[in-house]
Amino acid sequence: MKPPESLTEVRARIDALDGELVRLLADRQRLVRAAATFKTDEQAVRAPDRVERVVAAVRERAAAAGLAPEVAESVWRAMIAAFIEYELAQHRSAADGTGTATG
Ligand SMILES: C=C(O[C@@H]1C=C(C(=O)O)C=C[C@H]1O)C(=O)O
Repeated sequence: MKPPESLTEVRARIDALDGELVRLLADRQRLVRAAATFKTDEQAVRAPDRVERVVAAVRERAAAAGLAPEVAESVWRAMIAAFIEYELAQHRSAADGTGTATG
């Protein structure tokens, strides 16, 4: 990565990366939503074993890519917690037939 020459440039580059992250997270959210359709109860939605496997894999990838594993773990745990809430809302909405959950 070419070293930035000012704080303004640092922030412009962070903003550009955030734009890419938002697009990737939108794709991830669509897949999380699809996952919910294959599940029948809240325990399946939460899938704690899968969460631990995802976090372990991300820590390894982070270390290889130069991202601090503890930063990666915190980010992924927060992100997954938010997606679980999103998925639970989809799931409840499908179960009660209201179809009111959005996104
Ligand atoms: C998407 C799933 O549902 C939930 C969300 C996960 C995620 O955001 O990575 C992982 C496990 C589940 O808590 C899944 O079961 O794979």
